[in-house]
Amino acid sequence: MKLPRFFSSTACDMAIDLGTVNTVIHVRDRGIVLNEPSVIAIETRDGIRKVKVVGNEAKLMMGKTPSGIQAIRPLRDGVIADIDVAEQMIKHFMDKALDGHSRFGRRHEVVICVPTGSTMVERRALRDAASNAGAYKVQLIEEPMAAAIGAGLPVTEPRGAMVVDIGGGTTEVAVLSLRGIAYSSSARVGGDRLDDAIASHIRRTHNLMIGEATSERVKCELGAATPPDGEGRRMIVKGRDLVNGRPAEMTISEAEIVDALSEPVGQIKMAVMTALEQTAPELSADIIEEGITLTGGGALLQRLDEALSDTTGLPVTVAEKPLICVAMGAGRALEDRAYDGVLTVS
Ligand SMILES: Nc1ncnc2c1ncn2[C@@H]1O[C@H](COP(=O)(O)OP(=O)(O)OP(=O)(O)O)[C@@H](O)[C@H]1O
Repeated sequence: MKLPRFFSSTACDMAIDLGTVNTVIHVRDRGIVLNEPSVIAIETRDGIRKVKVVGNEAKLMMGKTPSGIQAIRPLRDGVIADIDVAEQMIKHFMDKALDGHSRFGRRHEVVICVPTGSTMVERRALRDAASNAGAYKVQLIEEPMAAAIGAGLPVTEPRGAMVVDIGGGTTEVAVLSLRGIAYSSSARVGGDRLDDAIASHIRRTHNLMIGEATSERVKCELGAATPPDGEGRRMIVKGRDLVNGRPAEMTISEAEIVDALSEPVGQIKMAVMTALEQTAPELSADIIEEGITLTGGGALLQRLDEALSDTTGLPVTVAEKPLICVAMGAGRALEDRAYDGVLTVS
């Protein structure tokens, strides 16, 4: 007799991409069910800390919280900076992702994506956080492997494929072949660095102090990896005048922002060049044919693919859904036996 779906022992298994900036969750048979900022707002009253809101609502509070409430990003540079808070955030997101689908208290299996450069201690912290949040079995997958599977690269074949995953905190560069990672490196440069570069440029050149959310908006609207023709697009930014302390606004141009981003963009190029230099010749030969695939939100920076193609002399493609690629790949690795062997417990 075929059991109804809610009796199936696997239907709530989930893959979590706990990112520095966004958390994305894929649930077996349901696909991507959650994609929210990795932000949690904590209220402290009479010395007792309580979660107020998490995700989208918490992000709206960033930089605007009254005293007694803190909007926190528990991950920095791709690793957990505040374990207690991260655990509460994971628990909240896991509950939300299940959203009544976990009937009769059934236990679920979880796979978590980890940056290749993370230490054993950091990996244990992530596993413990998921176990404490209710997972009965926790496995890990290296982020670039998940990104490559999500981007549809041939990771199970004896063919080298290069993936560059540019997240909020880190840029992971990896060459994959035969279900394994032949080369990987993790550079602590990503979207957050680009935001910082924009904020410090505007502070230095225009004496205008802007918040994190504003600099991210400027990056998404005007940011690019190569200069435009002339001044390019323009937008108004608002913040606090550092000279007179008053609210102020000014117009900035794409050309100016491209200039401000040149250093972190240069670091991303450098990470890719170093990877190419250290890749075994047979795999390099494959990469000449396959090219480089970009994933992660940073891949959406305008003309980054062109800039990397100019630097490396190779074809560069942005994955179809760069922001959810890692979670999709991790989910596929959990579901599809073709990827047996890419999940680990440590
Ligand atoms: N259109 C865009 N242009 C440039 N950057 C963008 C764009 N859209 C999103 N981003 C950036 O992508 C980053 C988030 O990407 P992603 O969700 O892949 O990172 P993450 O998984 O949270 O980080 P990590 O993998 O480092 O832990 C943010 O810095 C965000 O500002």
